[in-house]
Amino acid sequence: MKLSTLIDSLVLARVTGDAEVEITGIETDSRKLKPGDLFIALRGFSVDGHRFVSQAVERGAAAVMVEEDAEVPADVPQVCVPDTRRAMAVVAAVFFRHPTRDLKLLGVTGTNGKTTTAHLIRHLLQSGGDDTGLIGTIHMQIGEDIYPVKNTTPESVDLQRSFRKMADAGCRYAVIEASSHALDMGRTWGCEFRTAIFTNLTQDHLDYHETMERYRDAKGLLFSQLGNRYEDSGDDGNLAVLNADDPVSAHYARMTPAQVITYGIEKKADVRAENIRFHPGGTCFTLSTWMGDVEIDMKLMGTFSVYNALAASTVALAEGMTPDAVRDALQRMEGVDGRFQRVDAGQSYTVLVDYAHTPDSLKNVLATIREFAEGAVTCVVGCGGDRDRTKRPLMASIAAEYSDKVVITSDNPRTEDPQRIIEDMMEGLKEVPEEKYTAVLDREAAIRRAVEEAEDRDVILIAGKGHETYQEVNGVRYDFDDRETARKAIQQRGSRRT
Ligand SMILES: CC(=O)N[C@H]1[C@@H](OP(=O)(O)OP(=O)(O)OC[C@H]2O[C@@H](n3ccc(=O)[nH]c3=O)[C@H](O)[C@@H]2O)O[C@H](CO)[C@@H](O)[C@@H]1O[C@H](C)C(=O)N[C@@H](C)C(=O)N[C@H](CCC(=O)O)C(=O)O
Ligand SMILES: Nc1ncnc2c1ncn2[C@@H]1O[C@H](COP(=O)(O)OP(=O)(O)OP(=O)(O)O)[C@@H](O)[C@H]1O
Ligand SMILES: N[C@H](CCC[C@H](N)C(=O)O)C(=O)O
Ligand SMILES: [Mg+2]
Repeated sequence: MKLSTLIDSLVLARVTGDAEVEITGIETDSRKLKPGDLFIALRGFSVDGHRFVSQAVERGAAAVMVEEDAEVPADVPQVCVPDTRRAMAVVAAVFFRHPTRDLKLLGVTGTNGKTTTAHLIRHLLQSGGDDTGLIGTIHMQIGEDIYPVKNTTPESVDLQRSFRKMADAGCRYAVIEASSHALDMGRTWGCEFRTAIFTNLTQDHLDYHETMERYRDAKGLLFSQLGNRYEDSGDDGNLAVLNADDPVSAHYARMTPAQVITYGIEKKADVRAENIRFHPGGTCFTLSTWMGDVEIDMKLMGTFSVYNALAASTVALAEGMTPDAVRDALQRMEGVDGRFQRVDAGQSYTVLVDYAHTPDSLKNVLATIREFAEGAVTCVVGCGGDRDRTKRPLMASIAAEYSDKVVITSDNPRTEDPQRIIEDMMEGLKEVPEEKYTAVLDREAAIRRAVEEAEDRDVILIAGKGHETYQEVNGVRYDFDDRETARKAIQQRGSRRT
């Protein structure tokens, strides 16, 4: 595509050099640049991409896009724009031929439950016969093909590239997680969402957003960015799917130009779960919808899972699935990698790995475990480095409140001193009797400790890492998998005692 076509709609773009040059790709990382690419310089959190313009040119950039004039050879065209991030979202959408107009794009936001809800939505829509691409924390998926992701919500260029691939592969839908970081940084600019889904808002990421209001408003961008099309306009209708039981939903309802549809358990809502009953193998409830009621018996556990199931069901119903079809698909859902995942090596106690890494998710998961635990509950938990410090004592205190024993440990210390993170967590245990908790810095040793001390019918929750297969220390990701580590510990304990 010609550079002039790419930047046609950028009113303030100032071009130096030949705007008719052919652009064969878009790249923001000079290290990955291929000859023919347009290099876009982004001001990052650690470095300014403008520093790498000359490296990009050396590697064969066909043109560069910058916020301030850079020194480039006369034969390399330069486009100067006020904001390269905004411009990038526009050129990415143009370059990939507006793929979100060829797909129905669904975005899920909220503090907890985005991944689970996105996977549930995909599962329901696929069951209804519609191919659905997915991008989120665990991976990107198109058909049966799985691709790794660096961020839960990638940069706009990567998003548009992926959406084009999905559209070309015949996907009718794409469902993505929209993280608050991504919304705040404009990674989703240029994406035309059909539906936005809200799970809930509780504390997380205050290192980045600083206040809960700013965090709330970052998530709100997904709803304000929705279109205001309605089905009766002969076009695809826009929909905001909101959690009636979360007070923040009223705020989002005011912010969105789209039609609002609600789900919930406690308050009045368009889609509700009634008569919820838990059993050791899952959860039963009546799914009450505007198209009638159906009885559900799903394998997912806990009230929080009912919320995720409601959010996903609401989307599927709005897309035309019948309540019966939603029921059949929900009942077949096995669960999501690393979420409430059992590690079973034939032991007489239960070991669960879960991705709870916020105060609210930890509370929900432990409360769910309490519903069925016959013996004592042990929680192995740590908090991430270079992330919200204020959640550390809260998570420790919740772990102590809802468990019988707590093993505080490390979870991706990143560039922080892991001992200091543990000390921050310990602040939340000042009122807790000392015999109830212990700190074991090394995560493998912490898991081993919990396994060694378990008695018949006890439950061990290993929280925070879920599907992750690494422990990140000082920029290096070492292989580490809670599930494998727990399995090994269970087997070692078993072999010592036989
Ligand atoms: C704080 C943050 O979001 N950082 C993101 C950001 O990195 P950065 O700003 O530090 O980038 P940088 O290193 O300063 O580089 C600036 C620019 O120079 C370029 N560069 C850099 C070096 C070089 O040699 N050549 C070059 O061209 C880079 O490609 C980049 O375009 O841009 C990168 C590329 O897109 C992201 O991968 C990175 O996410 C990091 C890994 C991250 O951890 N982000 C977290 C906070 C995050 O976004 N999390 C949310 C999920 C949260 C949740 O759901 O709970 C997410 O959506 O993933
Ligand atoms: N609706 C919910 N409400 C509260 N907690 C939840 C909910 N759904 C899941 N959880 C808990 O939160 C953890 C993370 O769930 P999930 O991965 O679906 O959330 P997420 O929003 O995608 O997280 P992230 O922001 O890290 O991507 C789960 O392992 C579970 O402990
Ligand atoms: N998306 C979350 C994941 C946290 C997972 C936990 N294991 C940690 O490292 O804190 C974040 O980047 O804050
Ligand atoms: Mg996620």
